[in-house]
Amino acid sequence: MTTLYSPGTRVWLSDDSQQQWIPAEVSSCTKAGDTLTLVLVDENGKETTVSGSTNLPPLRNPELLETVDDLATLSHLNEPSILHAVQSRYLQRKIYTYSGIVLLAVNPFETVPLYTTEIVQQYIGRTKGELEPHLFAIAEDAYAAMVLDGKGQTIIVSGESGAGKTESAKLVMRFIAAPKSPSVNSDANAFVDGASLVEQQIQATNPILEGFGNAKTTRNDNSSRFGKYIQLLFDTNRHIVGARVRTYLLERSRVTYQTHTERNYHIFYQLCRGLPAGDLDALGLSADLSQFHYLNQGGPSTTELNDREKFRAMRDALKIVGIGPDKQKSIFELLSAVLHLGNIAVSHARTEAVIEDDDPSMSRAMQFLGVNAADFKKWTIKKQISTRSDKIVTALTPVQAVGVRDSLARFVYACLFEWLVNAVNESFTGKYGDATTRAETHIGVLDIYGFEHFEKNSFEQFCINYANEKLQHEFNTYVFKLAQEEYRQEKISWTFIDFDDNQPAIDLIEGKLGILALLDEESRLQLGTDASFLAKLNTQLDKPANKDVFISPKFANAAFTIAHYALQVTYSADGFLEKNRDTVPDEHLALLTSSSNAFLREVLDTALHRTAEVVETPPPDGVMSKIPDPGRTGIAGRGGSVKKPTLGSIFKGSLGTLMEMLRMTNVHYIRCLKPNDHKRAWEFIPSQVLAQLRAAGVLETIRISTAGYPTRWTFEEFARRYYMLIHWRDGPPLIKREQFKRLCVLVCQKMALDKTQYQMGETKIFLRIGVLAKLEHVRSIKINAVQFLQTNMRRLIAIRKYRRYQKSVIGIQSHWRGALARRAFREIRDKARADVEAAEAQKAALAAERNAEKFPSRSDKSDKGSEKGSPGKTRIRRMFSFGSKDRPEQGVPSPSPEPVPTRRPRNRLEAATKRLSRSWHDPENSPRRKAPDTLSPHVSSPQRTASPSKFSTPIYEQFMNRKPAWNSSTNLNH
Ligand SMILES: Nc1ncnc2c1ncn2[C@@H]1O[C@H](COP(=O)(O)OP(=O)(O)OP(=O)(O)O)[C@@H](O)[C@H]1O
Repeated sequence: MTTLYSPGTRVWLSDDSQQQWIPAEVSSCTKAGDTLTLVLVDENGKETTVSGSTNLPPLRNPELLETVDDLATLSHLNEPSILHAVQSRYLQRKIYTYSGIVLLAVNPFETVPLYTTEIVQQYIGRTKGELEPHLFAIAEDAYAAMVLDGKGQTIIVSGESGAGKTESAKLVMRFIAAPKSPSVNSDANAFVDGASLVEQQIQATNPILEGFGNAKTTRNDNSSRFGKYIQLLFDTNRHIVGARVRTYLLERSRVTYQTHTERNYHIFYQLCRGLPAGDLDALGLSADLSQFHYLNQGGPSTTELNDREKFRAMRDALKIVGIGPDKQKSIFELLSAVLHLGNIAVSHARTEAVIEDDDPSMSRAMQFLGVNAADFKKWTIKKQISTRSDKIVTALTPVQAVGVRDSLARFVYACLFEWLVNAVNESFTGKYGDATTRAETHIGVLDIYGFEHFEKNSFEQFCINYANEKLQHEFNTYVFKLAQEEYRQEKISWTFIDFDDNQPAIDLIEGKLGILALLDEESRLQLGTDASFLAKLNTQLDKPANKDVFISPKFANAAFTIAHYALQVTYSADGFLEKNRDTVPDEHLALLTSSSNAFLREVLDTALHRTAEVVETPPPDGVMSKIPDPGRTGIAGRGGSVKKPTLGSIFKGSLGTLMEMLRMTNVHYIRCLKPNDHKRAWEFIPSQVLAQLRAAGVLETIRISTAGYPTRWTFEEFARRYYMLIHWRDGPPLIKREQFKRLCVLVCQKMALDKTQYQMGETKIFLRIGVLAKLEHVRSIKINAVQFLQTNMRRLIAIRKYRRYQKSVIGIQSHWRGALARRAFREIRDKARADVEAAEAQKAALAAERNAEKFPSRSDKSDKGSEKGSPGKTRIRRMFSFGSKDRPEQGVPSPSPEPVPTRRPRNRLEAATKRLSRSWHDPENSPRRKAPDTLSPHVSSPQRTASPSKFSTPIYEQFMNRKPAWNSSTNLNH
């Protein structure tokens, strides 16, 4: 424990006030008995002291792992680390992250360029993990698995309302149905805009199912109020031959009641706004929605234009699935009947319900339903109770009568929805109606409501959470199965570690004496009420055996609590019985089934009597489909009984069928997450996402994974990353010889890992939770040390190299300057000599002339004397006999055309040149530093002022003032 929290360890500090986690570091750790006292320093330098033996701050992952694309590879699998990884990725516009076999998809709430044809092509043929996490990777994985062994596949898309399930499911189906060749369509948006034939058929179902099954809710303007399973059917060549849709638990209560912020099903608004005035009149409808009780309870609607456009799209879609104008008219009549039913006024005379005979809404509704109004009225305000010997008719209260009226409206609507789903399925059966029998295998996409937990939870939440409980159980089993399969393949010894199985919660709900059974029992009792149901729950279920899953209220409120796998949810028992019974009285059912409206009879027949096996016409050869049917909710439940089953039992049956089917397929999981409630793009509210991660079972799954060996690396991956942890003489040679497994063993030994902390499989090393983080920690210490050494060695080498260069450059500069100065000097000297000689010659000529004038007869003699050396000529020559200051005149050699300079003058010249050169090297006297007028050496330099005064001043100055021939910028010394 102490080593886990050694100074420098990164942890997450809980900030309860902000409901978030803050990154912090351990600055000191002291141990007293079992208790650790940690001093933590957060990002802002604030110190916090935490102590305890358990419940210490969760550990933070090494930076390397913080934004991994698979959460299962995190070394520390705790809530803050998972949340941080998902959040960091989302803020980098990476909306998809793997969590083991699950893909987490965070809703971007804006169009993202992730679904173009190019991206579709990129994912085709690639295995999961090769590219960035994506819906397409999951779809391709499913497709590849289906092609490989022909086994059916299911992709479960779940998440809370508005998280993006429907959008994701649509994209997945488009990917699966998309042409698998890049040449088919090169337009970047073709994947989104264009569609294959099967795609078009599947897409046509969207406006229909969304129109009749979606509604505006507080959480989503286009919320699906039913679960659906769409199967894409493939033949032996793995070509799509058709599709099949199954729906689950349509929220019927919405037909008759909506809160003020929500709406009824879209179709009612579309109908009232989209139909021409004449047709509206014929149906007794109006574009004024406030006239209808079933529409005026709800809140603001979407725009009129939107409803009208959607209505047009829906009529087109109906045509595509084979529902022509006549059938459409019949559908609209049933819909208007539902709206008129809601407007039937129920008054009271004393306590009894009364409906006026001439109620116009009743007349219209019955006209469209093809039912006698008087019969309807009778069985709406009265009920018949059958006893063993007799039948007793009793009057209903207005509230009860309204309940009966509304139940009829809901029943008709639910049957119509069933009929539509059936019609859509018929359109999918291919040209000869044999798609399901031709199909060899399938990929199904289940778009199902996620776990729900509101302030007030009712029967709908109970059913939804029950479904999620079942799905979670399947998921747990699947994850364990997969894990065990891998352990078996890798031949590692593994004892099954027990985990918090949610079977007790499922048993509590669907067991023989479970909540559903008790609810059904109470629903069938004439005098059953919500209170009596709750009392039954408490007496039957509040037992020690159920203490972990069932909690009865401490105070006498009409509620009960179930501890689900995700969290505890308290359900209000109010309305449970009515919603569970949710069916029409027998008398009303009889009226409807004997209706004069042929279409209504067809609708009821489809909804009540059809079973899964007769969804399409069986082929003449009687061959049945090989594709398992995920079940139909039906109105009658399984088996086609006309006996009125309860909603709870229907749902239980269809869930059972669905689970059976899931077990027959490979399952792939997509969990959609909603980052905020305001539908704002790229806004991430951690607490909200954390609640969904919990509800989606992500943390539970991770907990299960952590029970085993969550980290699995191939020997090669592991060896290449951690070879540096063993001696440098061992690591690289083993890598070179590809002895990866041996290297892994050496690493584990060197790190003194306990044998329980790892296992060597056939191809992989399996590590317990936290081991990888430890290895990473040591690796980063080593790398830091190596980097420190490398940095300093590199610096040292660079400095030495620089100094060597500098010395060489200075040497070259000195030599060049010397050479140039010498050359300059020679030029000046030669010129001076030539000048002197010319002057001497001139003088001699002059002297000769003068002598000739003075002594004209001795002209020859004087000429000879001047040739030998006149006194003037000798003086000038002495002037340039450098360094011969005290030399007697007699010793002056006779001038020669190329005078050979004696050694001494040359030394003096070199000395002068060197001095000059030094003056350029000397930064103080550098020509670059001094103003040009101070450069004159004989003025500024003391050496120069002390230079021999006998130098011919003009020549000396000419030499010294001569500018260097090289560019001053070549002076590398500076
Ligand atoms: N991949 C995506 N890209 C862009 N926007 C998206 C994406 N997924 C979802 N959305 C946005 O989120 C909204 C809600 O999505 P969707 O209807 O799929 O949610 P849902 O989970 O099916 O909700 P419900 O359970 O209520 O039906 C969409 O209308 C769309 O605006």
